[in-house]
Amino acid sequence: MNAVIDVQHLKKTFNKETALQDVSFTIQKGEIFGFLGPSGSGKTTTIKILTAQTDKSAGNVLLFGQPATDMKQSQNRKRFGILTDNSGLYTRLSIEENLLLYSNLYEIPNSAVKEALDFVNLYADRKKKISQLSKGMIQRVTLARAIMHKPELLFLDEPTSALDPVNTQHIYNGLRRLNDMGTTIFLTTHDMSEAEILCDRVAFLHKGKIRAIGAPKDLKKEFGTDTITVELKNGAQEIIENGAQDAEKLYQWMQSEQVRCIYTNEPTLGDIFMQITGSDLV
Ligand SMILES: Nc1ncnc2c1ncn2[C@@H]1O[C@H](COP(=O)(O)OP(=O)(O)OP(=O)(O)O)[C@@H](O)[C@H]1O
Repeated sequence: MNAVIDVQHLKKTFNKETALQDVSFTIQKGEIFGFLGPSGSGKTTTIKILTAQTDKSAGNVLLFGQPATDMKQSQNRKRFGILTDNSGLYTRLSIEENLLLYSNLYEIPNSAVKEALDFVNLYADRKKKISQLSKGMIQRVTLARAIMHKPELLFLDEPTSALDPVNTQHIYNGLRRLNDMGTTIFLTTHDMSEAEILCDRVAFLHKGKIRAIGAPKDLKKEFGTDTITVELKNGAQEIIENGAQDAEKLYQWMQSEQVRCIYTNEPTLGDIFMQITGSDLV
């Protein structure tokens, strides 16, 4: 087994409120794993426990085969990177100065700063002070900092929530490159299309419990209906089974040139989440 993250029966309570009830999942080396859930479902709490920023109430949490609390040790800190909305950047310093400070702290060569700035498409803006940046630019600086030391494991809490489509695409490409080089990625998102584009597997989190887990294509197969919709030239929409029994019907429509278009009725991850939990992802 090559588990980078192994979480078993994790529970977290804050005073009387239960944030995580009985959460179990395993992430293998090289996976991109998406933790999907609406606001308040427990995504950030999970990342905080995994990265030793918050204590668990019960359960077992291992990273690289060691208790998550060991991630506070300096030799382990370099093994992972974190992007959260708490940037911790020095607002009076420039983007570049912030990253140079970080590279010195982590004893990374200064050349890594340029590479990280290119990764987030901010090299041309490197002299700008943090106080002058938009929310999306700050998110990109924080991401640059998270990947600069080339961690084995990357935690991304809503990585593209403040980004425009062009930068979102740029970051997706960069994350895929990192993943191709072996980085395991754990990301949280509300954004179903982001999960479909990036993730090998996803878990649906709802009220502190995992309600489903699997590869997007497998979840679609499990929760979808195997039907197709045929739109005819007279405006009618016919839903038929995607199998031999309805093939004859389709053949007849095609023969008589009645078909305008055909599409599958595959559910989105958002549809599946709604089906399982009865609530929306936002
Ligand atoms: N420090 C804290 N003290 C008390 N309750 C907390 C604390 N942190 C989180 N919670 C509660 O735990 C639950 C899960 O919160 P969490 O921040 O993990 O959700 P989330 O899924 O990350 O939400 P969002 O998408 O809005 O960031 C919420 O009910 C929240 O109010």
